[in-house]
Amino acid sequence: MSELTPITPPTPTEQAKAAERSAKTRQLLGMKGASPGETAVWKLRLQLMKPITWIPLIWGVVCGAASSGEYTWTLENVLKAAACMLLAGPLLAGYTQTMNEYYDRDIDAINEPYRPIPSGAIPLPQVVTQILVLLIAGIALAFTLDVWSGHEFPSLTILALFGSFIAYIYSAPPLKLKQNGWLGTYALGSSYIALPWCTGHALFGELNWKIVILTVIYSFAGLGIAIVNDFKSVEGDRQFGLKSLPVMFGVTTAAWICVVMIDLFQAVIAGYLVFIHENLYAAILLLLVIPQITFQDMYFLRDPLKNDVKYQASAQPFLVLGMLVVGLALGHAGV
Ligand SMILES: C/C(=C\COP(=O)(O)OP(=O)(O)O)CCC[C@H](C)CCC[C@H](C)CCCC(C)C
Repeated sequence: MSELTPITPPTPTEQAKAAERSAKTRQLLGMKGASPGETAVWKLRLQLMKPITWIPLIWGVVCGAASSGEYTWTLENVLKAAACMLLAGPLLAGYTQTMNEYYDRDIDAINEPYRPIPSGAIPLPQVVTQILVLLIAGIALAFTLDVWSGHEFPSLTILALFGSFIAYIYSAPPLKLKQNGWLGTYALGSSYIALPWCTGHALFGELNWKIVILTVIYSFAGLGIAIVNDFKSVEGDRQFGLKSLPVMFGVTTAAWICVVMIDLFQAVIAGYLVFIHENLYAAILLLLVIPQITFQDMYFLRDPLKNDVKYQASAQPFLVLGMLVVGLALGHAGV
């Protein structure tokens, strides 16, 4: 029998080192609670692009490829899908986030002074160059994908231009949609569900109005998810006059609006799947909603301010899995 090694608790130095490592990772991914003092330019540029936010867009492309019903595992399709993920994630989400950091630099100087722009680590002209390079590279890649797929109508280029425009009016004055609770939150939710989904679908199949309308409806569940993100900054938003839903309606009512949106619109989509006789997929989607309701009851509704992150981490995987189920169902039904 092997000898049992006693487990020794980490020393304060080890704990401090682990905390520092975690802060550095958070910093690179663009998460809150990062450590200041980064000087490597590529790391600063990556921080501006907030890699953590690329994931839902990349996932949206996967769901769209599934709903096209035409994705097959050939080398060409894998390369096309990878290029489309590069478009949605690093290039266009990167462009969106860098631009958001640029226009939020004053508010970040108070809320997150360690970010690359307010800390003065990266000069403004370099940030503007980064925004333009990402935007131009994104549009060029979308056009390349249109040509590669033999599209007569450049649907990917149009989607990329449209998304880039929405991203601009979301962050930049005079519209600054993010200041408007409903519009800003829906712009965020739909850009993270409908836009990449339609892009993935258009890459492998024929994008049609049914898919556009369904994903736009599904995006109301995304609106709910976007509201969850607003609980972390209620006080700051109130001070700066940002009309997030928790500021407009109060924490409890906003939390209820949020969970009703998330659950109701997934149920609506499940109803549509029943309507097109994809009953098994509808049942799986509804089963995936149950743990989300459980986590809403266990964490989010009890204390939205304290449990927002915990709720997202526990419930989000079920929501995103449900998106793939819907994509597969639509692809199976040939919608
Ligand atoms: C900048 C965004 C979120 C940050 O919002 P906020 O400043 O309120 O939060 P923080 O305080 O935490 O920073 C995202 C905004 C998304 C935008 C409306 C549109 C995105 C467009 C897509 C990137 C386009 C994808 C098109 C493609 C797949 C062809």
